[in-house]
Amino acid sequence: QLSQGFYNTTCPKVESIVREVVSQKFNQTFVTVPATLRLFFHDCFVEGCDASVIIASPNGDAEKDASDNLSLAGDGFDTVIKAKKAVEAKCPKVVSCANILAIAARDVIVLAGGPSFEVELGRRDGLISKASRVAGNLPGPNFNLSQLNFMFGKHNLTQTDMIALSGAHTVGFSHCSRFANRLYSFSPSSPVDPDLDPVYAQQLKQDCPKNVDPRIAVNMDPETPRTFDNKYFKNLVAKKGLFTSDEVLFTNPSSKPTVVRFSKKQNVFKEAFITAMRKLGRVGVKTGRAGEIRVDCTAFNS
Ligand code: HEM
Ligand SMILES: [Ca+2]
Ligand SMILES: [Ca+2]
Repeated sequence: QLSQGFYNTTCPKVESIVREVVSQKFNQTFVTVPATLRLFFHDCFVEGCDASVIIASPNGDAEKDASDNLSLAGDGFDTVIKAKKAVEAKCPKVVSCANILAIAARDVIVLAGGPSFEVELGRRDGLISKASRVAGNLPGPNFNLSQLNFMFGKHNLTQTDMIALSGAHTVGFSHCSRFANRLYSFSPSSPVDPDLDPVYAQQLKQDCPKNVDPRIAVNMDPETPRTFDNKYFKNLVAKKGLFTSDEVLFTNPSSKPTVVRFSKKQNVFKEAFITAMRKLGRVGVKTGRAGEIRVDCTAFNS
């Protein structure tokens, strides 16, 4: 059972210590925002929100080494590691890395102009971090609606939660390989996905020519890539969703009304996003005596 005041007596300043480190990092690079947010999502969907994804490995078989996690940007890890160091200096061995990641994820949303909200705390850090446990637990960019609903449903997240959380794609980048099939090889009769706006498709082809350097990435929200807003949903309505898994939220009649509502009402989206983030933060959490409070976020306590 998590609670908002979990560290009120043991580390009352934890949230301001984390916020300070996150804003310093944000001032160095905007990538801090999408990197930290995505790190939180990937952590929660594998072994629960327990910082399992942050464990480093000498052998290349830790959770972060799994292929689905290789594109996690280093700035997210760096943010948590730095915040943990600052917290350890004030409250040694009290605050888990999982909680620091949850606080940092909220803080980056606020820094990008998104809504603020209270974060529930009390998670403990996990004792398992294995690459082999990732496959099948993270959604892919070519998922259809039922695949998305199934994967989020396993964690008690509703279709509305899933749609709201997809709104995180209002910031950040994607590598060309994740959507190249929609530009060049969609179907024999139509190489370009007909659910993609033709002008946007043309733009994407320019940014991602065939055989492009695999390191090239494009903004996922072509309109306001650095603002946490509901532009993502307006883009879906305009057929400018980057992934199949984004655009399907608009093309499927079951999810379309929610996308249209979020596209018209910023506040409705932001409220739904807060609700869904808090639910995401409860996924598979370890509390009480389960797990441990890691001293170094990248290694189990020995
Ligand atoms: C609904 C299913 C989802 C799918 C299929 C999906 C898939 C992806 C893919 C393929 C990328 C691009 C990775 C790359 O090429 O570097 C990406 C980026 C990103 N995703 Fe998702 N994602 C989903 C949900 C979420 C959720 C729930 C969140 C957070 C709440 C999230 C946050 C992000 C962020 C912030 C980025 C940008 C990362 C960066 O710029 O470093 N995604 N996602
Ligand atoms: Ca985890
Ligand atoms: Ca945006």
